Amino acid sequence: MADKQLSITTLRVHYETEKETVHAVNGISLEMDEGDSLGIVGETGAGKTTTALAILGLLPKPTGKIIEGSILFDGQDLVQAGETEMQKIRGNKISMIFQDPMTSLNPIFTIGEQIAEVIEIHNEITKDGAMERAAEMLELVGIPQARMGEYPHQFSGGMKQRVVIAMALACNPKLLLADEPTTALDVTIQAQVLRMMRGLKEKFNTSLILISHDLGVVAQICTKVAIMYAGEIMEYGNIEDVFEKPLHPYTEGLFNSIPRLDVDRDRLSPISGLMPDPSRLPKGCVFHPRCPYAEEVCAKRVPQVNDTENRKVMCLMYEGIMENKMRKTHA
Ligand SMILES: Nc1ncnc2c1ncn2[C@@H]1O[C@H](COP(=O)(O)OP(=O)(O)OP(=O)(O)O)[C@@H](O)[C@H]1O
Ligand code: NI
Repeated sequence: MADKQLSITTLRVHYETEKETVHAVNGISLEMDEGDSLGIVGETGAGKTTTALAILGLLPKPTGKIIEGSILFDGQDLVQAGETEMQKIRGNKISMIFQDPMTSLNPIFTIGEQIAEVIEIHNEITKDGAMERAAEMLELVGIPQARMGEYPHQFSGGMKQRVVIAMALACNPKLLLADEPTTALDVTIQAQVLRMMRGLKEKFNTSLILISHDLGVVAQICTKVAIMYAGEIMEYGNIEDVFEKPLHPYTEGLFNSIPRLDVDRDRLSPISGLMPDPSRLPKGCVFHPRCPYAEEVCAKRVPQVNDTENRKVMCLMYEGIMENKMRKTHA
């Protein structure tokens, strides 16, 4: 069997501030093959961005620390790689798109210059060659190359995000990390940008990790999904399977919180309570204080990752030790 392109094993990330230790990512494991597309979904504070920053070696220093685990990318452990090594990987083999395009765009350079610069850093190429490639990339994201000489402020939000996508894909990375890339855009533009990203991802066979609060967004572009809660992956599987039948009570809660036209308003039941403070995580299963199925054992025992029904689920219900084995089925 071929080695995985990306293989994360028991990754643990803390932020050590003066006040406290924030347990942002608590022992997650993930694997991806070339060309895979994985969505990471969860509420705010779940540790999604931290996971992406850890992969890229961009955790804020000195607070953000990888406490345990490995991140193998094409066989190389990124946790052990030095900064010089990571600079070669970033933007070249792995690139990232952030929610706000202005974090990636510089207001004082033309967009043509900015795309060309990314290309020049990572390739032996002439300035003209880089500009030519930048123009091609712009056309690919649906912006006429005649606009190469314009500045970021001359573009709408959706157009700016397209420029950022062109930059991220300019060096033909093997893996693209996209952190809420369309959240700032209105729904119609969001769908257009997602469609375009999916097309380019397929064209270049780029692997993708898409981070979002929104299961619907992830479903438009990803084939696999990891549901994250309090720094752990609660459920992982094929996106159709998870939609068809969520197995983890948290996933079920996430689905119930999506308004559906075909369901009565009073059946809408968002998960009550809040995500725990990651500097004071509950004992046992981290979700137990909010879980409608929780029993005494859930406050004491940490669930394993259970392989069941083509899924990985972190819940004691699937370890046969809860009395409440007969769960209510999801509508
Ligand atoms: N630089 C930092 N210093 C201290 N704590 C941090 C820092 N960055 C993030 N955190 C904390 O780490 C936890 C995980 O944050 P992270 O940004 O990874 O979550 P997220 O799932 O991406 O959330 P969101 O959906 O809001 O972007 C949160 O409790 C957050 O407050
Ligand atoms: Ni985030």
